[in-house]
Amino acid sequence: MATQLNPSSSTTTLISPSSFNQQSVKSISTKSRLVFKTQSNFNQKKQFELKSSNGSPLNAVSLHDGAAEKPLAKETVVLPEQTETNLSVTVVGASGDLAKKKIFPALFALFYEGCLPQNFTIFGYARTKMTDEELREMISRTLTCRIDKRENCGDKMDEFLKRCFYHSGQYGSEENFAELDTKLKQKEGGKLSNRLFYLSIPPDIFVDVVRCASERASSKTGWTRVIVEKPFGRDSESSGELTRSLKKYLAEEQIFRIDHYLGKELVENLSVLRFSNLVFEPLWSRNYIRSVQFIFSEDFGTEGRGGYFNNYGIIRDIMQNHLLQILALFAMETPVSLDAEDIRNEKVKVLRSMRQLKLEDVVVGQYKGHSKGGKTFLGYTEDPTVPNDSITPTFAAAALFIDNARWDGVPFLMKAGKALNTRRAEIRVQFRHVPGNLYKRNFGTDMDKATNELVLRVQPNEAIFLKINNKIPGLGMRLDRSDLNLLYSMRYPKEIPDAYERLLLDAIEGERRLFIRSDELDAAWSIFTPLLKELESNKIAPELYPYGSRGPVGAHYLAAKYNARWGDLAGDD
Ligand SMILES: NC(=O)C1=CN([C@@H]2O[C@H](COP(=O)(O)OP(=O)(O)OC[C@H]3O[C@@H](n4cnc5c(N)ncnc54)[C@H](OP(=O)(O)O)[C@@H]3O)[C@@H](O)[C@H]2O)C=CC1
Ligand SMILES: O=C1O[C@H](COP(=O)(O)O)[C@@H](O)[C@H](O)[C@H]1O
Repeated sequence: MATQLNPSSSTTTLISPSSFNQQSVKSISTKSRLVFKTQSNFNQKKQFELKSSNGSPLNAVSLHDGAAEKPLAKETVVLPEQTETNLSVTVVGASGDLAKKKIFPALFALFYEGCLPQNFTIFGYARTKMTDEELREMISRTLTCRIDKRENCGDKMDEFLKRCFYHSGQYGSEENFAELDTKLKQKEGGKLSNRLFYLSIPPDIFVDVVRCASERASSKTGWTRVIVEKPFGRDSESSGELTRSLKKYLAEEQIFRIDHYLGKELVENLSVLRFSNLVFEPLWSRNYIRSVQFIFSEDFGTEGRGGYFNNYGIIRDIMQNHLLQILALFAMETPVSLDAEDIRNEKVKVLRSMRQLKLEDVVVGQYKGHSKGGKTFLGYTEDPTVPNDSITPTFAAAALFIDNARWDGVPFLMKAGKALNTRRAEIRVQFRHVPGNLYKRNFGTDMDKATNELVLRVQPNEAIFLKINNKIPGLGMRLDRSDLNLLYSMRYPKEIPDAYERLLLDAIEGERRLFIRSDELDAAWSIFTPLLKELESNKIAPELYPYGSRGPVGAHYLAAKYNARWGDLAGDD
């Protein structure tokens, strides 16, 4: 905690370092002095180990007007100095799929690693009637210990479960949130309270929950933050509307828009690779890079999530957020520092330099039923949760362009699909041909075979590899193509934390670097919205592809149009 002393009055205001926003910066430079105190109860060493390192104080300034205009949010409250704090995490939608699969297990992993403060309480909130015991029983089924850390696992689980409680309520009921507030206060036992709400619910009830939580269950003494799950709207208008509605109750600095791909280890490593190795950054431009590819594929269909998916489709589900966020990190200029605002400022700039996506640069597909090895896989429209005349794309490929000096003319190809032949997510950087290549004749006519390619495999089997050309040992001169390979499982046998662990920890610490700012979101939607409207108003029929295949052939023509080939289909991985 930091104590901000205001010389013009005798007021003492407590500010957590994490809520140290632009307003705080201004007030320090003009009239205040700032003294930091270490946060009590945190195991700093452990935090540092797990957390994506930043290390520098949160003093960058957002270039985004909205963040600066807000009054200093509810995070900053006048109160007598207190040393003991309590963290309360309320998972709203606790009975749901994401809560069970990801959020509770991630909270347990943080507890196991010693990354949660000494005093913490976890609440589940949903309409389903459940007792505390029933919630614990439900959570305990999904908790696991890391493979490399099984000792005391049972004891740790029991200890964790004792801190978990449940409150059943309606999402739009202020009264029910006031009841939650009473329970939270009981558990906080008069300590300074920091409250984190995780909205793991369908998006149409986000605003109701934020209204009730902020009016009736926000902290009166510490900070209140809200993690919002995607989707953040369906297009520019609905996203803008959602942001405006959320901002009636929360300041931008209290909103943590999660994109779990930003918490993935290899995505975190992208900036390290670029900015801490001399060899890559000089090549990172149109001068050396011929195309960049962002590929996401899943080997299963919508299976039960059709109700949500059919209203969004693959472009909104994966491209506009996960792949575009990775693209922005890949293509941004060097930020001034690793501070959240510096990084997000650079991401916004690159997103705003991008051309709006055009229909002729997009291919959409939808999987159809397929039988293989005596097993039948249902097509998308045969899923009982999907209307049988649906034309929602389950696959899309797109060519995007960044109109700035660094990337002029370089195609950024994206491909995302469900029910394909494999599950993978990767970034592929294809370099240009070597000019006047002395070994041209050894490669034959296909010079593409000789180009270098850098691959960051986000999942599964995290790896970074660089394809190079080398001589095959022997008396002759025969060339080969090999991989310089950093395979994480070989180099780092330790289990990699789940993306949700990193993101939850960051939200608790007030680190916003991996969360999406509202102006980033606006810029992202403006690239995709015209295309989405055109696809929908013209009812463009998707190209059908068999379940378990490599997707529509149209994707190959799209890449060929820009003189590229999909690296994942080259067969040499
Ligand atoms: N599941 C996943 O893998 C991912 C999910 N997300 C996002 O996370 C959020 C939660 O996802 P998920 O857990 O799958 O969602 P669920 O459909 O499981 O919903 C979560 C909870 O919300 C309540 N709920 C569901 N539908 C309604 C409704 N129509 N009106 C009011 N309450 C409802 C239910 O609780 P109760 O009835 O007890 O109140 C349910 O248990 C969503 O925004 C989703 O888009 C993002 C990435 C991945
Ligand atoms: O956000 C989403 O992501 C999942 C894929 O996440 P991963 O971490 O398992 O790769 C995807 O299945 C889902 O459709 C989408 O909403």
